[in-house]
Formats: sequence, C-alpha cells, structure tokens
Amino acid sequence: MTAHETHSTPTSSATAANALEAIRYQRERGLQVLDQLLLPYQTTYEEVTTVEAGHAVIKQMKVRGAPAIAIVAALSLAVELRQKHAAGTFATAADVHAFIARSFDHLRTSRPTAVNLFRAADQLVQLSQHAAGRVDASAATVTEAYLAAAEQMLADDVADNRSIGKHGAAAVVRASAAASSPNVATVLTHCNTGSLATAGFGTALGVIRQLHADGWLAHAYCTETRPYNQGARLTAYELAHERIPSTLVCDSMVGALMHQGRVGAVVVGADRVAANGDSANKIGTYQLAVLAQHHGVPFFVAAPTTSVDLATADGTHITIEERPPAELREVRGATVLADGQLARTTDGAPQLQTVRVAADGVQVWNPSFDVTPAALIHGVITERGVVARDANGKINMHAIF
Ligand SMILES: CSC[C@@H](O)[C@@H](O)C(=O)COP(=O)(O)O
Repeated sequence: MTAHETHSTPTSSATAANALEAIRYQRERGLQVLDQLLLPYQTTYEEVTTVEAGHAVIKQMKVRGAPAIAIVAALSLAVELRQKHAAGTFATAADVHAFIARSFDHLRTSRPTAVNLFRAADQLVQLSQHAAGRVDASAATVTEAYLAAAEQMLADDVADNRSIGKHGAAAVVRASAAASSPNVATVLTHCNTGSLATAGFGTALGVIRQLHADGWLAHAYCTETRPYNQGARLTAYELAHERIPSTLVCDSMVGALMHQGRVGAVVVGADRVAANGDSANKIGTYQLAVLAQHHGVPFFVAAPTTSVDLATADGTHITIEERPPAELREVRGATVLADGQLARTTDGAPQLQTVRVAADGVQVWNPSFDVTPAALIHGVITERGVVARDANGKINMHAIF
C-alpha cells in the first residue's frame, strides 16, 4: 500500500465542481482509497493492491461507512485476484474459488457491525462457487465472473443511493407537513453517510442533498459525532463542499436544539437493520431517537437493502464493535497558530497532531454503534421505498423483499 496522491484539501469553493470520492477504481488502474483519517485537512489517496491492505484500511477506518467498507473489501480482493491471475498463480477454477473464499474469511474479521460486508462476502463467494462449478469453468472464467460482480457493486450503490434520496426527500417533506412544521425541511443528521461513506451520493446525507436540490431544505444540522468526529470532520466538509446551508452542533446540544423547535426531522444511516426494523448505527443515534420521540420529531433511518439483515430477527442479536480507548482519550486535528491559521509542513500540508483530552489512566468504554428500536423509527428509507412503522409501532423489513 503506497501513498498515491497527496495534496492539501482545497477550499470548498475550489472543489465545489468535483464530487468527493472515497473510492477510486478502474480495472486497469486499480483501487485507490481516500484516507479519511486525514480529512478535512488533506486529500490523500492510498493505493490498495492486496486483500491485506484492504483489511487494514477498513480496520484503521481510513475508509468507513457500511457500503464503502463492503465495496473496498470486494475491490481489494478484485485487484489482488487480477494480479495473481495474470501472474499464473491459479491452475484451476477451484484454486480461484479457494482464494476468494479464504480472502473473505479474512476480510470478514475487519469490522463486525455493518452487515454490508458480510452480505457482499456471502454473495461473491457463492457466485465464485457457482462459476467454478460450470462445465466450462477455468481460472479465467471464475476470475472474470468475480471481477464483473465486484465492479457492479460500485455502480449499484450509487444508483441505490440516488433512489434513497428521492424516496427519502418525499418522506421527509410529507412528515414535516403532517407534523405541521413549516413546509420546508430542517433536518438533523448524525455521523457521516455521504459520498465518503458510500460509492457516491450517500444515504441519509443523500436525502439532505436531494431535499436541497429540490428546493425543500431550509437547513441541515450535523452532529460532531464523538468520539471519532465523523460529523465534524466529514459531514460538515461534505455539506460545505456542496454549499448546503448547515450548522455543526456537538452531540450534547441536540436536546436544546429540538426543545427550541429547530429540528423538523432526523435522518440517519444504518450499519445493520434487523428484520423487525431495529437499526444499528453510529453511537449516539439511539439518544437522538429518544429525543426525537419526546419532541414529536419524525426520525428516519435511510439505508440501502444491502444494510438490511433479515437473518437477524431484532437488534439484540447485532454485534456491536468496541473500538480502542485511545479514540476517546485522544483527539487528532490540525495545529492552529496564534493568528488562527493552520501550521503547515514544508510541503504546505497542514500539520496534524494528536492530543490527550482525558485524565490519565481513566477507564474508557468505546462502543462504536448503538441500536435504535423500531418503535422509535418513523420509517426505514430504502432504494425500494419507505418501510413505515405500523399502528402497533412495528416495522416489517420483509415487506420490501
Ligand atoms: C451510509 S453509511 C451508514 C453507517 O455506516 C454510518 O451511519 C455509520 O455509522 C458509520 O460508522 P463508521 O464507524 O464511521 O464506519
């Protein structure tokens, strides 16, 4: 894995014409992943040429967000597979299938909560098994079948997100009107669910983007999203990049914001939606849903069907990833000089530093996700439509499959 391209992040006005891309992939040119640990200060793409490198960028959260994790896993395997096939590593179709199955066994260990990776692994291993079982199967045919299917995931995710945006924007406008809030939407979101978390456009942030494009968005609020600050570092960056009217609040300000009547709807993403609609998402989502319920604010989850796990009956069965204590005890950012400017290295890049913000030796609990019960969710917005909560407070995700 090597640094592919590095430059200081230009101002939003300079970049407004360019779409933010977490993942760059072309069969002939390989896979480059935007290092999100360096955002919003610096735009650096890393070349990912092996499964091991794919596993590392996911685990270190250089790439994150449920759909992006699955796609980077699948494409890192595609790049190594193609390279190995060209080098004549595989004698038979069965060899290729064994490599794919073994690689996914490893990739599955990177992060446990988002189901997208596990779905992609199941689908692609099954596809390669099927391809290897054909009478005319060879190492070349199985490799080609895998590459085509992994590449299709990129295109499908963008198309799904655009659909989610359309369904979600309509649902938010309807809910805002029903809640007799002003007929333009003021939406709060959490974590980062935009272009940076997906193959493009985004899920919950895609809904905000669509509302803005259709002229329905009055204002967006994004939470800071401690401890990893995906809201402050990434969502705020995307909102500024798209020139969407927006305000950053820290997680503990949401109650006051809702109490003042300044939030018309909440739209968040999901890492795994259970069959009954219980949804795992970034830590802090649950408390937003409780606050929304208290204030009569509609609360939506926006997620592609690749994030729906019908095999998991309810949220109690979802594995919640625990992250290292250092993520809570320490904060990483750019050094600010006395004049308010950022300190820069000799090549002009902002100087990043990590600082301790917690008392020495304090114990830390750092779950990366929590589960919001379906009873608090107004509806789950998918690319196939919105699965709404029924009169008994229940959501049935089977309804869209
Ligand atoms: C479209 S991304 C949906 C979720 O993956 C997102 O809300 C989230 O919780 C991301 O968590 P992260 O830990 O940054 O991978």
